[in-house]
Amino acid sequence: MKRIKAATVMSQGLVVLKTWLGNLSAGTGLLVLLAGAMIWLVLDITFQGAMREQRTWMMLAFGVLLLVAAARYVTRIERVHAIVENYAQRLGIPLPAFDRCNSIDRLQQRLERLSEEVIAENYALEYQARHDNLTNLPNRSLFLERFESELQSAHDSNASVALFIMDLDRFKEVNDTLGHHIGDRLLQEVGRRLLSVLRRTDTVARLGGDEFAVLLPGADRDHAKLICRKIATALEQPIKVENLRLRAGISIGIALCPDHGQDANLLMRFADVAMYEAKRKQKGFAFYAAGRDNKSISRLGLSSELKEAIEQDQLILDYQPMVDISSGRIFCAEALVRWNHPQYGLVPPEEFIPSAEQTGVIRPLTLWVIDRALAQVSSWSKIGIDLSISINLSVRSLQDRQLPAQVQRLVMLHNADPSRVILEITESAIMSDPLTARRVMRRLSSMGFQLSVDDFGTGYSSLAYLKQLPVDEIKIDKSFVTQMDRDENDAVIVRATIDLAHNLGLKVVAEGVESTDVWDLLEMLGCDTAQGYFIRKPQGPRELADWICSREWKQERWVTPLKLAK
Ligand SMILES: Nc1nc2c(ncn2[C@@H]2O[C@H](COP(=O)(O)O[C@H]3[C@@H](O)[C@H](n4cnc5c(=O)[nH]c(N)nc54)O[C@@H]3COP(=O)(O)O)[C@@H](O)[C@H]2O)c(=O)[nH]1
Repeated sequence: MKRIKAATVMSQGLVVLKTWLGNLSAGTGLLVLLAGAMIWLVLDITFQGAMREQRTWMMLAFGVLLLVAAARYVTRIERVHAIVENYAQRLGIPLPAFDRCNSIDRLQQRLERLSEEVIAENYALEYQARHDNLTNLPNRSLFLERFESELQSAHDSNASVALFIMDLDRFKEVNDTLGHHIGDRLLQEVGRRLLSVLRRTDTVARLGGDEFAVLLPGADRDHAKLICRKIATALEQPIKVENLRLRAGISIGIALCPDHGQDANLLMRFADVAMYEAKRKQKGFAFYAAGRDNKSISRLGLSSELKEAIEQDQLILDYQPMVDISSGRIFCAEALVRWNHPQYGLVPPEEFIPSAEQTGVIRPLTLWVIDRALAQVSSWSKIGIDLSISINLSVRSLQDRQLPAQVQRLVMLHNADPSRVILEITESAIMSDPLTARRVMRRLSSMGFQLSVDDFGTGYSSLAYLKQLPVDEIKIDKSFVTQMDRDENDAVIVRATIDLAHNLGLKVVAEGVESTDVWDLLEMLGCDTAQGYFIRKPQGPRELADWICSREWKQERWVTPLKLAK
């Protein structure tokens, strides 16, 4: 009787075991059975033939052991399936359906698919972050990486490297008169032609806007000249875009390693200086010459001092008011940094911001500006002046993923309202690395900051693209605004930009308002905000406060001819 009972239990156990084993692939099932047989044999030897003598409790213990092991094994596999499924779902990756009878093979297939998709996605993201999406050429960060590595190899092997910084001649005119889509096609074709004259070991990159760079490992002065001629020949043929035949003139600045230096940032700067020389003299190309570069040399000297300057409080902020056009109310001030240099006097931002960006000092500089500007808003508020504040963020800031948290900390420190802080980001900064810019902008926006696209019209983005970003307003570049009362093209551009921006729900700021006529035009076109010398030049915080309190703006300026006519 006992034996029958035991046999029944055993057979039931085996049925369960079979079901579990059926869930495993044939190979794994065989492995489990083999392992079971081994254990059975070991037990039999240990207990001197007890297993063969069919002692029921031994058989039962063995069966239960085997069942528990198989069950735990299958449960674990299913758990891994669930984790993989969950992960894939979050990434939006479709997986082959779960198959209970083939769970191990299916798990392997699913993991393979998942890792292929993740690798592909990572590759695409990395590619996007390191390439220019218009021309598909390497972008500034990839170019700098390659440049630094080439400089290292050149240093180790005593070889030379040539660097070109190039800028298209009169590209802005093409963009402004024929439209950005024509400008884009022109840039794409220039990129293709540059590639066609270079070796596989050379690199051509688009640094932003109409600026390209070329890296020629092993090239000396003569080889660099040869490539300049090849580039000129390649661009001689007109570029056909739609029905147009366009000529793309290019100015090339050249810096050589080791002749001019061995530091990547220095050489970039030198090539830039040489490029301006080539453009100024309409020479096509120019090598860097230290003698011609007194001003930039002093700047280079300055850039190494900048970090100390921040620590020693040599930087100051000026503030320029921004006015709501429909009410005439001064509601905001833009913080603009200057360097009060002990030797050179007041140095304008354009003299040190670019090198601060290149050397990374822009990071502490930006945080310093935000800190001081927020402190100033709080001081003004204590004397009854209630202003929002507008602060410039640089290209580098937009690539700095720690920035949102650092800005948040400063906002809390000064008890500021983020919705009254406008962060200005230039159009070209957004377009130089759209992916990272988008991430940082989304975080800043979700923290409640207002985001404004600065210098709008000078980059190559479209309003439709910008609308996909959490942008609140655009700031039309002063080059379109200042003369819009005299230049019909400018007026057309400003009008179209205001209309389009409003249709997309964006506010519009016009900077560079220098006259009553421009103010009137802007008011007529329904522009929201004005900033410019007509209202007030940038000035120190105390002067601005005195001016606001004197109500001079309301009394003297606000009564414009248009208002009187109403
Ligand atoms: N990343 C940071 N960039 C900064 C910071 N502070 C300034 N800047 C950038 O430097 C550029 C030059 O600034 P600045 O010399 O201060 O010139 C500003 C105004 O003075 C000038 N402006 C204003 N109104 C007029 C006008 O009617 N006519 C005229 N010719 N110029 C005028 O424009 C500059 C402000 O420009 P914007 O920022 O585009 O509003 C400038 O690009 C600054 O962005 C900083 O802290 N960080």
